[in-house]
Amino acid sequence: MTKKVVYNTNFDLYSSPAANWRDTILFHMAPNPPEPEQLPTCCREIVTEFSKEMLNLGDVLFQLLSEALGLRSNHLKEIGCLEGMDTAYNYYPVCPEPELTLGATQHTDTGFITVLAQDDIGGLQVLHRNRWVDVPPMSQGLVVNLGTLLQVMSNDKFTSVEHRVVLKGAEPRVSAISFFGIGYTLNTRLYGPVEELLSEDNPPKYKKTTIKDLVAHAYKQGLDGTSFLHHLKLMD
Ligand SMILES: O=C(O)CCC(=O)C(=O)O
Ligand SMILES: [Fe+2]
Repeated sequence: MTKKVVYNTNFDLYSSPAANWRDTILFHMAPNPPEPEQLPTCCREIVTEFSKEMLNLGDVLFQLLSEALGLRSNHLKEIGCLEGMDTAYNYYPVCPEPELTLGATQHTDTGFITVLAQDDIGGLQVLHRNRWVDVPPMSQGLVVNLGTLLQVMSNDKFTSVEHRVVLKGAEPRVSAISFFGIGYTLNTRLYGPVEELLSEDNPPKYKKTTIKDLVAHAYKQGLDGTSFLHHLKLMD
């Protein structure tokens, strides 16, 4: 049985070319949340509450994203985008030589979307027109990243964002994240460009994949700075 609570310093330690300077505790919260006693007592309540709120927010976000694609507002929910959710809590310790490493190396997130809350230390950056741009911390503000799988489903109407975390030096940093999509590897649906969006002028650019295959590929590849979109790309 898959563990519901996972602790690691680098999920991709043996596959990625460089290690990330962070620790992560991750909880598979949907569709089958852990029993309360499986959660560490120190964070049991907050993890449960955060997950509930994130699922509510995810519901709204998937409606908005469906509409943005020109689909019925329930479309993404009906095909299971809200079914699987993991929450992860990252801790980036102070690094004695921050210029020699990164908190998280360049990557795009694998699943449908990621909702991220960062503390006021900063360090999250997105790649915009080939330049790294700071995503400044905003009190009560959340960052929503579009994941690789949603880019595939949108047939490139949406672009999943390349991002990384740089270490600012003097203080540790924390972030709390909800990943929609990737944890639910028992989901046997095939995801590819949404049929309703395709036409003669807009043929599918990607092949279909299950979440399980996508996640297996993402783990094998690790955060090596390249997108694994090419893995799903159909030849022109
Ligand atoms: O900690 C952050 O702000 C971002 C971490 C991240 O991008 C990830 O875990 O996928
Ligand atoms: Fe990420």
